[in-house]
Amino acid sequence: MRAAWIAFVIGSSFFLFEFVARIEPSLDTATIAHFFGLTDSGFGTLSSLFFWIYAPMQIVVGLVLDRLGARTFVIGGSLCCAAGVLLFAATNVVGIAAAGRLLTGFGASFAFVSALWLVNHWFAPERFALLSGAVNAMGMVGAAIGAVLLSDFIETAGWRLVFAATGLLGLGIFAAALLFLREPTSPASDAETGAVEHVRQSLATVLGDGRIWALSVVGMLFYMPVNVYAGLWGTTELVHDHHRSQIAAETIVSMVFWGMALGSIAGGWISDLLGHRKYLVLGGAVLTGLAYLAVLYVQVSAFTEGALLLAAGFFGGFQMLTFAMAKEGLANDVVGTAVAFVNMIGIAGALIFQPLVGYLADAAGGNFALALATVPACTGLAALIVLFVPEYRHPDHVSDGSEAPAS
Ligand SMILES: N[C@@H](Cc1c[nH]cn1)C(=O)NCC(=O)O
Repeated sequence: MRAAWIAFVIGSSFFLFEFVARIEPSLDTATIAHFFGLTDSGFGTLSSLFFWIYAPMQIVVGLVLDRLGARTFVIGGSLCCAAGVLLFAATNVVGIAAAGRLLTGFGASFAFVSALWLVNHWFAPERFALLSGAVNAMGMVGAAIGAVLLSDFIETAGWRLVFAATGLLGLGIFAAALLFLREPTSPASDAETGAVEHVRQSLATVLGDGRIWALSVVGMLFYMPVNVYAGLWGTTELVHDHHRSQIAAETIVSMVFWGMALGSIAGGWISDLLGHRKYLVLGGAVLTGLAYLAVLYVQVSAFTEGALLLAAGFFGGFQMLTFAMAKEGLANDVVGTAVAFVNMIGIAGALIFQPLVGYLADAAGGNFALALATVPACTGLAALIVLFVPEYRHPDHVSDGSEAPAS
């Protein structure tokens, strides 16, 4: 069990680190853009290079984990991620900074799926929802703390020093993985097919399963408010329509991340306790939508807005159960591919919905409240779709009462 918990701590710390690395450039945009001589849009492109590689890599990550195990990729991924951050901090040449950002995104792409893969193969099935929720909570805490604590550090020490310190922390995770991470027993250790056949079979199994597609869309619609409201337009709407100051609006919106950290753990815990997922996803999506409806369209105090967004984040945390539902429908040898696919579709949703809501707001003459009606609409649709997804457990995910031994 010690090795299992060490794997959990290393995997989730890697996710926390990569989440901080991904948002770090947004903490001092003007200074960094000026430093590299970039316009706003040039800076946006530089920062977004992270996602250009992160999103398509997801499917590759899932396939290699299922085939080769996680240890090599947690070690290599954390090293690349840390090296990318350090490169970004060390250079004043924009091309090298871009390479650093790509390297960060490449390394980071291994974090979330590896952490869930390790939880799946190290722990008993009835712990998956709770522990995968805890992994997600680490990322959310990273986002919440990164925004507040690192902004303060950057103000006093400057962004390059703070980036360098973050990169060194990443090297610490790399060293911990190198020294302490052990591989769990998994179908990866006794794979018999050739590499090409493995890729073909895994993709055919995952992409040929309608249930996986449905759950990926549910996850995308349920995750949409995090990217669209909390990650981009929420602050603007609160400032424009509710007349909050910028700092007050940012603080109110950050409640979503704290709520998600709590909700993904609580949702997972309740789900594992009940041995049930589907109606928790459905109820969570409905309550998330109701909380956003209230915050968007009911005039309340700033405190109540914060409380409503905490609730929206809390019930939004239940979206993590879509990963449990997805991977439990398939055999253990494609868990990485299934989780990675659901994650990739969820992230792709951000790429679609963030500009779409901006476009709708423009089309509505700057009416963000109207454009953000897409938020409760998406969670409502997620609730509707999951209603038709059968709850099914493959025999590989029915516990025999033991945790996985190390190979
Ligand atoms: N919670 C996931 C995103 C998601 C996708 N579908 C449902 N939720 C998440 O935070 N993933 C981490 C990442 O950035 O990869």
